[in-house]
Amino acid sequence: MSPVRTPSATPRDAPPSADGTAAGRPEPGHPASGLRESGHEDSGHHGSGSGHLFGDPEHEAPWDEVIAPGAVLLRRHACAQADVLVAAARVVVAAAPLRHLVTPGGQTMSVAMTNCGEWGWVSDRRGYRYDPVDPASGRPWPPMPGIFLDVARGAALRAGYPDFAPQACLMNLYRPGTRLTLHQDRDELDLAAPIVSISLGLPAIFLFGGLQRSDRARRFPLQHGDVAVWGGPSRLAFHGIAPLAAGHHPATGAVRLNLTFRKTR
Ligand SMILES: O=C(O)CCC(=O)C(=O)O
Ligand SMILES: [Fe+2]
Repeated sequence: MSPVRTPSATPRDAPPSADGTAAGRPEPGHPASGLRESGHEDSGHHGSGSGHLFGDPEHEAPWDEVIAPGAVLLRRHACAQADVLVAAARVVVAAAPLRHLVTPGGQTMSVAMTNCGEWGWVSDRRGYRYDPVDPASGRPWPPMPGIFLDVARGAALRAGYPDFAPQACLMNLYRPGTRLTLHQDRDELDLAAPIVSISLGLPAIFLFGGLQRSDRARRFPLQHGDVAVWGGPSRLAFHGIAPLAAGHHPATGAVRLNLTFRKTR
């Protein structure tokens, strides 16, 4: 497997209670209560982060921002479906819990991950790969919710990639301090298809560089409902997420949820 997707993996990146000793106490009825990995507890309201308007599709019409050839940020594109996406994500997480994967180098990733769809992205001491089976359960990944597929396909079409048919959705949960270091998404066998990436909840800084690791990465704020699509000449662009700032978002609470859609083969 390609060793190029370099996740955030220094011990400093490990989430505060990565030892798994603290018992999570989801607040029943909170929209994000199903989005927490076990062993963590959200720390409540911090008062910073995005304003409450971002959950309301009435307040802002979507717009597009081309950031590189083949790469576009579809601003607020998924706001109208965001609550349904979060609810569907909770169903997936209930069947395939979020977990902190270990890199081939033996470090624990600070992003908590799970998957839905035909294939799921996994990492362990053997390498990075797409697997049709969730190694934690031995069962296939949960099916991709219809709303995931609809929004991902719609975004791809808008970005100039018709007929996007993702077989994998990697779900990333970021807590304050979580980051994803610069990497390329290159474990997919079909690099003709773009990556479609939906941001939900807390805002983040998207790092978007060039085709060389050494290329300077620009910083783009991503907010709830933003969809990033990169393909064509930007398909193998290095990208990442800066350490997440603490905050509170009505849709997800104290976390950011990211959904990336991939055509794996
Ligand atoms: O969280 C994000 O916006 C990016 C996630 C990502 O790059 C990945 O899962 O490969
Ligand atoms: Fe990525």
